[in-house]
Amino acid sequence: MQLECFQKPIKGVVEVLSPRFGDERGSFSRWFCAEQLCDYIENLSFRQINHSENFLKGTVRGLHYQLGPQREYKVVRCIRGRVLDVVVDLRETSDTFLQLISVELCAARNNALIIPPGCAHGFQVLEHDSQLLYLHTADYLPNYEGGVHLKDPMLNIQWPLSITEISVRDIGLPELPENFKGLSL
Ligand SMILES: Cc1cn([C@H]2C[C@H](O)[C@@H](COP(=O)(O)OP(=O)(O)O[C@H]3O[C@H](C)C(=O)[C@H](O)[C@H]3O)O2)c(=O)[nH]c1=O
Repeated sequence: MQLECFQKPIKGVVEVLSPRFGDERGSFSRWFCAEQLCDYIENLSFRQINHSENFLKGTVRGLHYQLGPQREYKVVRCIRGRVLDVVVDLRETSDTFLQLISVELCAARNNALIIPPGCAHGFQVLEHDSQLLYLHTADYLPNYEGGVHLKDPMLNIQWPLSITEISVRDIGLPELPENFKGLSL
């Protein structure tokens, strides 16, 4: 039961496809395998698992990241519905600094995304009642959390739908300064 891993254009961002084995009862699939994914996640150990429930199509969450000692790998999986996941490379030394990718995560495709430290993450909900599961390699510490405004002109993220729900906090996130040099990891 091999996971299929696809390195995306931003170094360290990997799409993981889990084959689904179906029969009359339903299906079985593996969502994570340390042996297969340890090459993509340094010092592989998860500290927290989170669940994101999203009622309304068009909802946007993010873009968030954790800093310094709390920088983390995230494995993000859509376990119900469909979302457009967006990852922005904020790493100062990265060849893809300030580049972004968007990947459709959906329960039907049984795919997930590995997001490395130094990348900001956000998503837009494409179907009502979509849910995400997150695996985190660091504890959540609000004092070490950073964020980028979802409409930062420097990033020009093309959100596919008009935004229906967004938190006050996310609306208040800053745009990147013009002379932003990136995060040092
Ligand atoms: C992230 C997080 C939040 N919380 C508390 C803090 C708030 O009281 C409440 C909701 O938090 P927030 O509005 O930050 O949740 P999201 O906007 O979904 O944040 C997430 O969405 C973006 C797209 C991500 O990539 C991160 O996983 C995460 O930042 O849960 C916790 O207790 N632990 C946590 O790990």
